[in-house]
Amino acid sequence: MNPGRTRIKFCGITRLEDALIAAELGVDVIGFVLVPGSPRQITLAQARAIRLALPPGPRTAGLVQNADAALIEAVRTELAPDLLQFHGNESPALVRGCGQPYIRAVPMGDPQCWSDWEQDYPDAWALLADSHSREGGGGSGTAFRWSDLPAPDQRRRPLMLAGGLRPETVAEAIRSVHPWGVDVSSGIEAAKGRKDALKMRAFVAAVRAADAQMDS
Ligand SMILES: O=C(O)c1ccccc1NCC(=O)[C@H](O)[C@H](O)COP(=O)(O)O
Repeated sequence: MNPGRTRIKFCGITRLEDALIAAELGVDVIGFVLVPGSPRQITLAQARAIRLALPPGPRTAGLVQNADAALIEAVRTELAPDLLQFHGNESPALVRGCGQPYIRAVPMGDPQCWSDWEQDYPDAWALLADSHSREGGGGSGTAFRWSDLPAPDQRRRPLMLAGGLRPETVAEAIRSVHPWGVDVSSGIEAAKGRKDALKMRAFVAAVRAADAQMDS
């Protein structure tokens, strides 16, 4: 990945047509929500079929919440994503023992978490700051208080900003937070689990415009 630009993750992909547009747009990571009860839940078999149909380019992430070792192993063997994403009460030992690059979601509903979790997950591929509470959740379409995040020079791991981002707000988020990456789900949807092509394009264009402005 190009280190000079904000990485983009589209989460909650359930349809190949949406994944192909994401790939065409140069999105860095495509996330599959494997969480029972989520309106964006996808089965391992469906996610695998999309992964296998993707052109080279985007990484894939399998997102779990409150997973145990058996589920993690099933995701690794049946989906074989590039990344695992942990969104619930998974312990540092479980997460770090999974033997795979991972994204750890940090519940910014409890802002005290950030510094502890940075210490607990020192080998995370990225820490994803989202608006949920310690009890879990995600894809809420709501933002948290960005000022609760540490300044860029205080961050130990790459920060991926999530929570309520939209094509209209992502540029301001990039200017304010200077995240390593941005993650979006609701803000690019036509309906839960179905992405909107125009919103996907507008989101990526807004990120690239913000990047260009920051470089100038
Ligand atoms: O998307 C879900 O339904 C979901 C359910 C349970 C745990 C996590 C979930 N999504 C996590 C994500 O990575 C979302 O992209 C992230 O929360 C941002 O969502 P949004 O605020 O809708 O952009």
